[in-house]
Formats: sequence, structure tokens, C-alpha cells
Amino acid sequence: MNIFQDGQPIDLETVLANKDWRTAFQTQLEKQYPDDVVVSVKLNIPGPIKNSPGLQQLFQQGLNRLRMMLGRLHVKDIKFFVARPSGPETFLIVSEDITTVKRVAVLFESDMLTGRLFDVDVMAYHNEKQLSRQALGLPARQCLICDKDAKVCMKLGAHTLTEGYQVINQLYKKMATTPLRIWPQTQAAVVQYALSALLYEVSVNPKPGLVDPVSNGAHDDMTVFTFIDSSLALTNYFNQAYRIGLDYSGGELTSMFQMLRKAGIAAEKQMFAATHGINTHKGAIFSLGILVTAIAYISRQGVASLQQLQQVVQGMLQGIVTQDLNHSFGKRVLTAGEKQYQAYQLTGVRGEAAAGFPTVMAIALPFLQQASGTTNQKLLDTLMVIADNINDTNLIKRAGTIAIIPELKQWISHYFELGGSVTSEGLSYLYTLDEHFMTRNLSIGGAADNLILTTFLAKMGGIL
Ligand SMILES: CC(C)(COP(=O)(O)OP(=O)(O)OC[C@H]1O[C@@H](n2cnc3c(N)ncnc32)[C@H](O[C@H]2O[C@H](COP(=O)(O)OP(=O)(O)OP(=O)(O)O)[C@@H](O)[C@H]2O)[C@@H]1O)[C@@H](O)C(=O)NCCC(=O)NCCS
Ligand SMILES: Nc1ncnc2[nH]cnc12
Repeated sequence: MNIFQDGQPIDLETVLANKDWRTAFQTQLEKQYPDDVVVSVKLNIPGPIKNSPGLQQLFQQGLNRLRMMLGRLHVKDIKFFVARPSGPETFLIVSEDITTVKRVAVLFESDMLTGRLFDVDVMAYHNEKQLSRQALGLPARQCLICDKDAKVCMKLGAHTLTEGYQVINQLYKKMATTPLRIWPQTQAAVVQYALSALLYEVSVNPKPGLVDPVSNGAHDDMTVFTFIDSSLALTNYFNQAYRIGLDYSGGELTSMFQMLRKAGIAAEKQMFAATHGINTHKGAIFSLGILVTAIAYISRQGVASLQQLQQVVQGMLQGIVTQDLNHSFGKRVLTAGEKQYQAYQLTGVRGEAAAGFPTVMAIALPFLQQASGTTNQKLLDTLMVIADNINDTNLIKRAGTIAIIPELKQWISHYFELGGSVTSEGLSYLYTLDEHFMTRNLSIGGAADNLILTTFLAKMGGIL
């Protein structure tokens, strides 16, 4: 992977002219927003190539990470200049005191990866000078290659450009495998990410057997519009789910889940009202509601790892399999999940949740983080990876037998042998699979729900 590919070299004159432009633009922004902080974000790349498709992708990922770290700080305005020959640049206007913003800049620049590839300047109208690394309590910028003072290496011409490019490509590759972290966000942002996840999932196409804008799959009672109505009807529920997590003061996390469950049952009614009785998001109300509540709860302590988030989810769902499924033996009318527990001891979505959504955390998110292609292509491949790794009770119900699982795995392995969604063969195979699913009335609604969770966390982690 060479992120400098297709980049056009520029001369020193262009670099210097851009410096003048940036200074003038920053001054203009400081005057336009005298009571706010101006944050300038750009890449710190040696050599004549300052922009390329790969460098823009690197920049976007770093910018997303910085925006997640800014979290609850109010970003009033953003000015994007991603295609400038001198390199992608962005200016954020943050309505916060400069010291608080500085702290985030220090955190971002101290990070092993982003700190060496990015240059973040923090300034304000009432502060004459930009905050230097020294003023930020940071050591001098390290050389990309030998960890010494970068200015000294540049003066001595200590390294070749090829060495520099090799290190930057390695750092970029490493960025794609750094475990995602959950930075505290505002309630509005978290709810927005939850709704986006629902809408992204239904928009991805062509999904085998599932509803998307191109095909209703094996669901003759649903269309993409049913899912849009259903998603928006859940806005209130996700706000409630967030508040339950944020305000919870009890001890046992299972009680926090019981509070959510009451809201979830009401949300199912709102879903059915919006869809005229069709079950679009029953599983997602359960799974995504749990994640929103857990994130609100854990964000009270600041930034969290996926492992810490999983522990909260496990705490919330402790005992649900026994309570819900073991006790289902006395029930007259059983749901798909309950039937399959009794027949095959499959625990379905309850089992996934009680384990802290391991397929999402340990398989789908890392896969998505390093996937290539457009958002649609990345999410299609991620859906198929998920389908390959869960027991989808929705699929088993529709197939009428658990024997469908090994059959599905064969189809998925063939899909990836064809190269997945980024090849025309892989994509046309998906259309064939959709036809096949429709003929046999098959659907992977459980995999779709896990894709919703994956998309939501990818948004929260700034990787999508
Ligand atoms: C815990 C509940 C989800 C209980 O539901 P159930 O007892 O039915 O449990 P499951 O069958 O195990 O799962 C239900 C839905 O969860 C999704 N799912 C399935 N497997 C997995 C998995 N391994 N990981 C994650 N998620 C999974 C799936 O939901 C999606 O598919 C549904 C749409 O497909 P469709 O075939 O159209 O479904 P139907 O309309 O039922 O069939 P047709 O009539 O069309 O033929 C849709 O739900 C998607 O989300 C499974 O269907 C939870 O609902 C619960 O606790 N309910 C009790 C009331 C409550 O407490 N609610 C509030 C919870 S916060
Ligand atoms: N796109 C979709 N089609 C059918 N069932 C689903 N459950 C969740 N998303 C779905």
C-alpha cells in the first residue's frame, strides 16, 4: 500500500505561497470568530508530494479521530480544503476556552501515530501567538525515522525520502489496526450516530435477502421506506436509552437494562405504529438500545476501550439467557429465538448481547477498520463477514433448519474467493445470491442488526 501513489509533486514556491494563504485565512477566521478557538489541522509530510488519494484518506481518518477526541466540545464551524496541492487542510472553530482545546491538541499530537503525521495549531483572536509544542508541554517534533529532533535531521539531511515514505506508509497501515476507542460525545451526537447506523444499513446494497433501495429481498412486507419510517420513529427511544445510561445511579447494571427494556418495549410499539405492524427493527431496538445506554454510562468516566464497553454490556445482560430462554419452556407461543433455543440450544441475539457482542467487537469492527473501497463496498464485505460468524436465528427461522448455516458459509467463502464487493465478479455474485435468497425466502436479519451495531461503533470511533 503506497499512499503517495497518484500524487503530484509541487515546488517550494507553491509550498511557500500556501503558507501565506494559510496565515491570511487563519487571521480572517480569528477576526470572524473573536470569541472562539481556531484549530488548524494539516499533514506533516516530507518531500515534494503533499497530496494524493491515499494522503486524503489518511487525513480524513486523523481528522475523524481528532473530532471524536473533541467529543462534547462544540464545533461551531468547519472549513475543509482537502484537495489543495500543498496538502489537505481543515480549520475547526471550537466554542471553548483555549486551554481545554489545547489539551485535546496535546493528546492528539502525543499519540504515537497521529502526532508524527499531523500538525495541529491552536489559536485565538485574543492570543497573539499560536501555542507552540513547548507551550503545550510537548517535546520537539520527533523525526519520523530516528526519533531524534526532526528539525536537526532535516538540517543535516540525515535520511532519504524513500525512508520517509516507507515509515509513513507503515504508520498509515498501523492506524488502520489501532484498537478503536470511544470518546465521550454529546447526547445529540450519539443519537445521530445511532439513527445514521440504521439508515446506512438499509441503504447498503445489494444485500442478499435483505431490504435495500434496490431490492426488498425476501421481505414482501417491507421496503426501504418502511425502514426509514421505523428508524426515525426510534429517535425518542435512543434519547431515552442515552439518558438511562447517563443518569443511572444504581449498583447492579442488570437494573439499568431492565429500565432500558421498559423503554424498548414501548419503542417496539412505536416501531409497529410507524410500519403498520411490520417488524423491521425488533432485534435492533434490543441490540442498539443496549449499546447507546452502555456508551452513555461508560462515557461518564471519559474515554473508554471496546473491552470496557463490552464489560458494561455483559453486566447489563447478565442472566438474560437463563431468565428469558430457560423460562420459555413454559410458554405457549414461542418466538423464533425461543424455539431455536429449545431445539438447538442457540441463544441468538440474547447470547450475542450477554457476551458483549463479540462478533461486532472482535471481528466486524477490526475488519471494517482495514477494509478498502467505498463506504458501500466496505459495509457489504463487513455484512458478509458478520453473516459468516453468527448464528442468525432469523435465517434459521426462515430456512426452517439449522442446516442452512453451513450452506451460507459456502456462499460467503465463494463470495470472498471472487474478491468481495470491490470486484465485478464479487458484486454480481451478490445479485445472484439475492435472487437465490428471494426464491427460498431467506434473510439474514441478524447479520443486518450486527452491521447496524458495527456501523454505530465505527461512527463513534471516527473510522467511518
Ligand atoms: C431479545 C429480543 C430480540 C427477543 O426476540 P426473539 O425472542 O425473537 O429473539 P431472536 O429471534 O433470537 O432475535 C430476534 C431478532 O434479533 C435479530 N437477530 C437474530 N439473530 C441474531 C444474532 N445472532 N445477533 C444479533 N441479532 C440477531 C433478528 O432481528 C432482525 O430480523 C427481524 C426482521 O426479520 P424478519 O424475518 O422479517 O422477522 P419477522 O417479522 O419476525 O418474521 P416474518 O413475520 O417477516 O417472517 C428484525 O427483528 C430485525 O431486527 C431477529 O429477528 C427482544 O426483541 C426482546 O427482548 N423482546 C421482548 C420484548 C422486549 O423486551 N423488548 C425490548 C428489548 S430492549
Ligand atoms: N435491511 C434489512 N432487511 C430486512 N431485515 C432487516 N433487519 C435489519 N435490517 C434489515
